[in-house]
Amino acid sequence: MSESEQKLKELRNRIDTIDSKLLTLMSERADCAKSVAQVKQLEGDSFYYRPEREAQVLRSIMQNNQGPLDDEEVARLFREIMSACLALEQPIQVAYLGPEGTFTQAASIKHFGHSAVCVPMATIDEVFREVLAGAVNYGIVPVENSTEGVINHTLDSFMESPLKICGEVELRIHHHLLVSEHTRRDKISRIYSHAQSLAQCRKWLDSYYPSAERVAVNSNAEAAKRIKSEWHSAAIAGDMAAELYELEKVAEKIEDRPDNSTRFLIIGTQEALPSGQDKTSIMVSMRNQPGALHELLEPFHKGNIDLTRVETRPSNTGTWNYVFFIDFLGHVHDPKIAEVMKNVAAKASDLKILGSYPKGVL
Ligand SMILES: O=C(O)C(=O)C[C@]1(C(=O)O)C=C[C@@H](O)C=C1
Repeated sequence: MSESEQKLKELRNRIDTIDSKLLTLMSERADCAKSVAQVKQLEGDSFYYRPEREAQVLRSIMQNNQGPLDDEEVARLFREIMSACLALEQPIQVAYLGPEGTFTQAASIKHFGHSAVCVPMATIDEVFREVLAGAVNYGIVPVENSTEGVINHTLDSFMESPLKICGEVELRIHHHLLVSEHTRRDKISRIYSHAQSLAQCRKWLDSYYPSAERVAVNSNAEAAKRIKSEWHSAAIAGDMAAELYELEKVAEKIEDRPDNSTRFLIIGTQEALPSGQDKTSIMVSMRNQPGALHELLEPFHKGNIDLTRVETRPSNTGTWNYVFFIDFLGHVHDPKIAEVMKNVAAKASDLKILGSYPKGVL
């Protein structure tokens, strides 16, 4: 045996010993999670998933990490360990905006890990409905994109739903131009994608395919599926859809802005407890009078609260009423935030707290 072969053998023996220790520790951790489940069961607590605790675990792992793996990498590994532990306590089901291969599915896996069962739904409304009906434990819906702005349909769904937001997750969105093995690459005359994705790649399309017809479909995954039977069509979609439908990438990362990302919300019937770094989302109705928004935001200014987003939507109750969706840092259990909420409620015609939840970790 050469010297380097001997060295390799020794190193692999060390790795085997470490793996065996890791396995023992992971099994010990899983046993602990099973005991946690028993405690919850005894207390008659039906929520096994604890968003605030998961955020704390991941943050602390990232803080304690000394390398050489980077913080996000170790957090991803622990994300999967916790996902498996939670599945031992209770296998959870998550409804997402499908079909399979959408960015919302990728966001669901990023947030809940691979042990959660992801169930595709055809529309955002259906995601809300399935969660409310108790057919699944949680739902995940897109809410805003850094290039294209807010997803109005999601905001509108909150107007009619009693569901709570119990988490958020942000996903970097990379789009690719995809073709099937039958596509004539030099004859592409039609490009399918979701309207938002077409918009996010507008400049690239103007430069490279100025005369191709752009066809908006329900999802990127549907676009990927469609081109299988059309030799002159291409699709814009992400990695998951490319893999799922076995498509080839003609061009990668064609989004106009390199920092293109989408924020998703986790919805459920559960209220998340404070994690130490939280956000709150509220919906406020105001009569359309001069200075309404200014008046509404004054309590936040006085309380020195950081606003992270303000959106306006026409209300569905009266023609001239407006609904403001406001996100800010802090948890409603914090007395300072509770006081601000009291002051906002005094000014508004209606205030609905959509939820306080841990700030996205990964
Ligand atoms: O701490 C808990 O409540 C647990 O159930 C344990 C655990 C974990 O594996 O750390 C698992 C699932 C929860 O979502 C949060 C944390």
